[in-house]
Amino acid sequence: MSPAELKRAAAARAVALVEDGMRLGLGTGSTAALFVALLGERVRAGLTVVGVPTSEATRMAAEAAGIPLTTLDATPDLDLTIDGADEIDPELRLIKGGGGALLREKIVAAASRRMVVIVDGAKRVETLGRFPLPIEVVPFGLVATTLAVAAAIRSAGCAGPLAVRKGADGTPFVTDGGHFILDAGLGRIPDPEALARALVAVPGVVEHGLFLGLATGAIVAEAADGQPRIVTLGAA
Ligand SMILES: O=C(CO)[C@H](O)[C@H](O)COP(=O)(O)O
Repeated sequence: MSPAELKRAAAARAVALVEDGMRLGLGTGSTAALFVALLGERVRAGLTVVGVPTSEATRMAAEAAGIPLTTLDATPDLDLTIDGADEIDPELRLIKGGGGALLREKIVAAASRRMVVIVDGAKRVETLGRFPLPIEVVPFGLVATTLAVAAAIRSAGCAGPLAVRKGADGTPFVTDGGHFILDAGLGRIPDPEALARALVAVPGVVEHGLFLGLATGAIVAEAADGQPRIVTLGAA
């Protein structure tokens, strides 16, 4: 089975969690986009929900799908956020930000009573860190901030290269918030909480892609005999 088929299976299961009247956080990435498209089908069939998108890309996709949207300022308490992830460990700790939307994704997840992660089985790891950790930083003082981030990483017992994320044209990728992203290829993060504490202490770091204590459940689609098999973790 292709990753896309597995992502679609996870997204389809997540759509079934949505109830009439819910205030939803809408994640970013290819898996979340499948969820948004399927949610749009239910909305067109009469479901009443309102969504807060976690990126401009998701806002456009949700509008195209006919999903009514609001903002966190107008609707600061959300019932449920559905989002993808780049990695998930057995304690529902995540690495997110492969799509560059980690800041809004984390704000929206933190404003939600529940966050259910939708992933294909390849995203499950015993220890976070195989996927490069995205760290969102302000452009001002980039070199000084990068050196301080490197020191913070070492202080948390990690090591590995740090690179400014580039777009297709070779210039720095710019987030929806106007920031840059440093991708940290750490291989293994033995103590994600310690690393998170060290990173947020660095001036210039806006946010990082470690989502700790935010996900309340996960829907994992794995391939079994050519069919998707859904495994749920936590409350999902
Ligand atoms: O964190 C994210 C975007 O910032 C995505 O959820 C993450 O990158 C997973 O993406 P995909 O569903 O395309 O594999």
